[in-house]
Amino acid sequence: MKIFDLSLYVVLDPDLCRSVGMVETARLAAEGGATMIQLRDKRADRTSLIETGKALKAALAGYGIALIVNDDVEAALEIGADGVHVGQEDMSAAAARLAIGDQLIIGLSVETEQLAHEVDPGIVDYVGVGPVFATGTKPDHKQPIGLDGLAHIVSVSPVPAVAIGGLKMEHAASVIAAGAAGLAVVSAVCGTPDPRSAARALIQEIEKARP
Ligand SMILES: Cc1ncc(COP(=O)(O)OP(=O)(O)O)c(N)n1
Ligand SMILES: Cc1nc(C(=O)O)sc1CCOP(=O)(O)O
Ligand SMILES: [Mg+2]
Repeated sequence: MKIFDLSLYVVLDPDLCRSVGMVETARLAAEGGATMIQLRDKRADRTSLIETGKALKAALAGYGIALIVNDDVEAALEIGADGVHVGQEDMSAAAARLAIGDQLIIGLSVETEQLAHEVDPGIVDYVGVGPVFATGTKPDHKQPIGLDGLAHIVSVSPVPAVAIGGLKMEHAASVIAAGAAGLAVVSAVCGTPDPRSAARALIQEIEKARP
């Protein structure tokens, strides 16, 4: 069954997680209150992605949070992940849905209102909207949309939206006020010396920001 909570969506990055590794970072983030984890390793081949994904799945068992794999539908299936996240330049959401069936979660990146209008809620479960702010974590990111852009895109999306790109604790209130269901972060958790405390502080701010 598709159960997921976008409140604090931690996207893993092998470089930023290098001190304790992606698996331990994810476990600490889950302990701190992360509600969703994405395995995103743009350089890994499928074999090592699957190996890391299986280790992540084992480490996160018992936390009850969804594990999503970035870009690679076949790896997501092999890992037994809860879903896959695709962007506009990846496999289409429709093709991903055909490949993974109707039980797994599909997230889709949308950067404009037009793209949000085109989202089929029969195929896509959530959208990732960004970058809200410029970020060094994804050097090839699109033009930042800012909080106003986020609010416009969220308002036309037929599915829940998670904001991404340059988000820190101080943005939690404005991102939630813009209508997003949560924050997706990389460096605000993975790039810190204490991912558990970082996740805890973020989720507290997010929950405080909710009406
Ligand atoms: C939650 C979330 N939102 C957006 C993205 C970006 O996906 P994409 O545009 O395909 O870029 P890459 O991450 O593949 O470089 C994401 N991964 N997660
Ligand atoms: C993976 C990713 N996708 C983005 C998008 O705009 O689609 S921005 C991004 C990286 C976000 O990293 P940080 O939280 O460190 O800024
Ligand atoms: Mg992608």
